[in-house]
Amino acid sequence: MKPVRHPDAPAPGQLLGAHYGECFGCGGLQPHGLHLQARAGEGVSITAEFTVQPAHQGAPGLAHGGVLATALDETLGSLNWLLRTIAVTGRLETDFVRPVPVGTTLHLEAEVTAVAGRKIYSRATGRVGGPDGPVAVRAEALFIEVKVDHFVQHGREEEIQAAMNDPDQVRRARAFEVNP
Ligand SMILES: CCCCCCCCCC(=O)SCCNC(=O)CCNC(=O)[C@H](O)C(C)(C)COP(=O)(O)OP(=O)(O)OC[C@H]1O[C@@H](n2cnc3c(N)ncnc32)[C@H](O)[C@@H]1OP(=O)(O)O
Repeated sequence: MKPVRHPDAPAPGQLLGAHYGECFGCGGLQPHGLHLQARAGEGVSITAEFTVQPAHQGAPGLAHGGVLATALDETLGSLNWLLRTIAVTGRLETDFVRPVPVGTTLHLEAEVTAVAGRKIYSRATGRVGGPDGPVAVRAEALFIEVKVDHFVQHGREEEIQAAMNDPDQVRRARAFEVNP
């Protein structure tokens, strides 16, 4: 089925902010995290930016492939904001098209291509040198819709308790819950 933008989705151009402060992809509390910043796009799409730091190296002066996959995963995950669905990555297929040096800003865009029951199909690209620059990475993903229980059940007690005691975190989770 064609994806449908939720009526309460953030407006195009709106910065989304971190879904969790400790998230390695987008959180502000992770010193070596990606600090990826995502923005709502038109339809069910997202744009995001991430600048490769020295802590993200694999080979000398080059981004680690796993870090680039993280940037793609995080951008694709941000599409949840537009569907207002809680979903986790089930499958992530990545093409590394060109090496990405430290200091480079990766310009990412992602869109949902189809939704079938709990399955959300999406794809993303990351470009260098600007939003219209050459493609450096590409991904196709399958996210699976889950309930908040997924995190409560599987997350470490310490962090789950801390999240539950944080009113902002609880508010964010509630906004996404379709059938609480
Ligand atoms: C606003 C919020 C922003 C959030 C940003 C987050 C960005 C980061 C996102 C992540 O990195 S999430 C963390 C990484 N992912 C995980 O930890 C997920 C671990 N895996 C699981 O917990 C379970 O495998 C999962 C919830 C994904 C699926 O288990 P379920 O038991 O709920 O589902 P089930 O196995 O019944 O599968 C449901 C459907 O999905 C299909 N499916 C599940 N996993 C699949 C897979 N890997 N490949 C292909 N198909 C898959 C499955 O075949 C089936 O299709 P059908 O409905 O057609 O039968």
